Amino acid sequence: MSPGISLPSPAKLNLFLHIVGRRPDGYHELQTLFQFLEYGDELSFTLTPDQPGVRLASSIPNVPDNDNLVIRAAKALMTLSDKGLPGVTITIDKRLPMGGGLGGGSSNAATTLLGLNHLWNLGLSNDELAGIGLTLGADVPVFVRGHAAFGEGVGEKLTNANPPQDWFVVIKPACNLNTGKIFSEQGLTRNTPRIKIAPAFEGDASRYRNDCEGVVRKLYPEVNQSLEWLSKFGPARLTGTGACIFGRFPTESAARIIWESKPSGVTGFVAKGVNISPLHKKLAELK
Ligand SMILES: C[C@@](CO)(OP(=O)(O)O)[C@H](O)COP(=O)(O)OP(=O)(O)OC[C@H]1O[C@@H](n2ccc(N)nc2=O)[C@H](O)[C@@H]1O
Ligand SMILES: Nc1ncnc2c1ncn2[C@@H]1O[C@H](COP(=O)(O)OP(=O)(O)O)[C@@H](O)[C@H]1O
Repeated sequence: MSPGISLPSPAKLNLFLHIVGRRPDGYHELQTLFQFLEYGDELSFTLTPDQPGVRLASSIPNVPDNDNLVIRAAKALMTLSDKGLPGVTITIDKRLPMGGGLGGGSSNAATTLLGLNHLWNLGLSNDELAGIGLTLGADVPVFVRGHAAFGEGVGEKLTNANPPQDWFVVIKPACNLNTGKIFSEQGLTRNTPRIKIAPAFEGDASRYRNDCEGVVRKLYPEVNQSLEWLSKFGPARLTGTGACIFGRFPTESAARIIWESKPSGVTGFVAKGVNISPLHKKLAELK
């Protein structure tokens, strides 16, 4: 039996997302609060000393293996090392909807960076891995660092945060959104005043909003309908550029009661928000 490990690849929520400006290259400058969910994909890594290179046990729908962030992350690590590294087969058990604003692809990339750093004994620091991660996507560094955080810049300047670890009902409206399209919409709010960091949001993320919500609600009636339904029970909001939305509840039972009352055909899940990533909890157990 070849050595291997199985690691969680959790979802993130943007508890709020403000667009505060634009960089000369057109990218939007954000202020956002990231928290992890105790819910996500699972990646398994099996070393294959007799078979060099990195590969997926099976492809994921509509993503060519060479574009898969798992393969891109593994190859980025491999090219950094001058040691003859053993090959690896990676299995992705996908539970997170893709392109839903839950950061599944970015999280998969981060789990791969940390998992292979461990298995291949590369000894890279989380700072170094976050730097590699940023070349793969703006959301990768927060997953690499593994602590809930206030994100600035395009989301890569991170300050640890400790928002309340509430329970969430997450709903995936039946539509697919493209991040690039939302950021190119004319009607997008791009000038939210910058907030003064740390204490401003402690304990009260509900004072803030998601600046993409207005355009997304207009373009996607499914998101609008879901938000109308969920907000009957408390504050509900879009995560990232959507399409997923979430409502927060103080207890699991409160969240489950609402989840059970959802209209037929609605998909999603209930999960706890956590400030330390389940990935980092698992890696700490392995050490
Ligand atoms: C908005 C956020 C918030 O967490 O999450 P998601 O909704 O994707 O989960 C992220 O910042 C998403 O960052 P990232 O995952 O790197 O974005 P990409 O899909 O690569 O971006 C697609 C396109 O959107 C535009 N874009 C993206 C990010 C940004 N801060 N400003 C932009 O203008 C760019 O034109 C870019 O080419
Ligand atoms: N391992 C992966 N898991 C999910 N998506 C991936 C992966 N690798 C590449 N992608 C691409 O990244 C896109 C964004 O995926 P994801 O991170 O799940 O969504 P979002 O950024 O909206 O939260 C997907 O639509 C897909 O084309």
